[in-house]
Amino acid sequence: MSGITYEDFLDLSYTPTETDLVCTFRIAPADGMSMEAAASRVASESSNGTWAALHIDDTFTDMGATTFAIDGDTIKVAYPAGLFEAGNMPQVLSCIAGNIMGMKAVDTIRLEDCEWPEAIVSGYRGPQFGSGVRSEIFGVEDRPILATVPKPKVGLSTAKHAEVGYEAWVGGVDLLKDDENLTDQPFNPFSDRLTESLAMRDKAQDETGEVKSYLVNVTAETNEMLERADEVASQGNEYVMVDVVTCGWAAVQTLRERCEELGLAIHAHRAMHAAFDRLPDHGVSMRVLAQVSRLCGVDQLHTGTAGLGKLANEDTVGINEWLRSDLYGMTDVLPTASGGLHPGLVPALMDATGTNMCIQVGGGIHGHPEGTRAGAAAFRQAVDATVAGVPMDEYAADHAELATALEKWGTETPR
Ligand SMILES: O=C(O)[C@@](O)(COP(=O)(O)O)[C@H](O)[C@H](O)COP(=O)(O)O
Ligand SMILES: [Mg+2]
Repeated sequence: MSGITYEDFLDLSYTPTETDLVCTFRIAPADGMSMEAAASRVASESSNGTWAALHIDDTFTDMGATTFAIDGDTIKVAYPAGLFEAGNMPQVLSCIAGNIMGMKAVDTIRLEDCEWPEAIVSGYRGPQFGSGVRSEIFGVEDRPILATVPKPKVGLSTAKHAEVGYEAWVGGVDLLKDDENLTDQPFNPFSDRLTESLAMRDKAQDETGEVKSYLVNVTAETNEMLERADEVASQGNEYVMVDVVTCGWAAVQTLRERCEELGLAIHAHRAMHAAFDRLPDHGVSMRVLAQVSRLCGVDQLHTGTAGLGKLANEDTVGINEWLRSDLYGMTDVLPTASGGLHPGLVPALMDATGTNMCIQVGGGIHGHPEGTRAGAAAFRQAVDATVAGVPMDEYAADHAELATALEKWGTETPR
């Protein structure tokens, strides 16, 4: 009979194997706690250890993690792949972002990054389409796809919602998008909204000759969400939208399975992400939430505006690079920039994020002095000018809608 203690989880000579999941944390040890002691407790409490020395025998399968690097306030922990159930994201997060977030041994702890081995990635479906949605759905190669959320975000009637969608589609956007808190409320019920919006979509497609689609929000109790996805597919739409953080990763994985059968793309809104990633010293970074989203199979994900918009966000460019990076052949994810954007910010945004993007503009379209259709036209014109490499004010000279938007908002970041 032997024992395991906290000290067993610290080995600075350990070299991770190619099947280990490696996590990077930043920690602030509690008063009187050394960095080494705190680091060993992170590995222990997030794998198979606890505070008391434990008795084990040779029937025990040791799936303990190892802190193998300490650099200032940053530690690296290696987890054996066998600790994790294949394809079970909630179980992974219960390890690497579970109890350790509340340990007294540290004042703060932040999960900054994960290096995912093929041994774990292979257990996840990943995205069905990823950035391929641009060409596969819209036949677009050289520009971002453009989306808009009707504003006010909730409270519009179904008829008004669909009409705003029509105006925006005809004005030049590709995607109508529900807001994250619009689901199936009596003033705008899900089924009616879906049917009436798709009718307007068809009308706009006929008039513009362009493919149009709808990011319809199916967020709900999981079984209900599946029924809504079935309805979306039966009515011939290409997408569902889901609030991935508030729904939870188990529900996202379940929805992903259904969307595989239905051939639906998944647009992921990240409402509540800031509860995890806003504080620089504690929580779970947006980079890790983005990694989890890709493994769970979303095709599009909000990743911020590279600091240009109204919302605080971190490392948009770095996160987008990871979402596009090779991951053992897993499909990529199309990043979505959204939040306080308007036509005047498009050149700087595309300079930072490139064209392999989805860009959402809500207030920056519906707040246009001449209304939604003109606002959408101004947005499209800003993107067309940027893709063509034409300065905005030069392009605005013979594009009135853009000129009006620049006059109203300039290139300011709203606060
Ligand atoms: O409700 C809103 O604020 C938005 O619809 C943007 O509206 P506007 O275009 O009118 O600003 C989006 O939900 C946020 O962009 C989400 O944030 P993020 O993309 O950072 O996850
Ligand atoms: Mg919103």
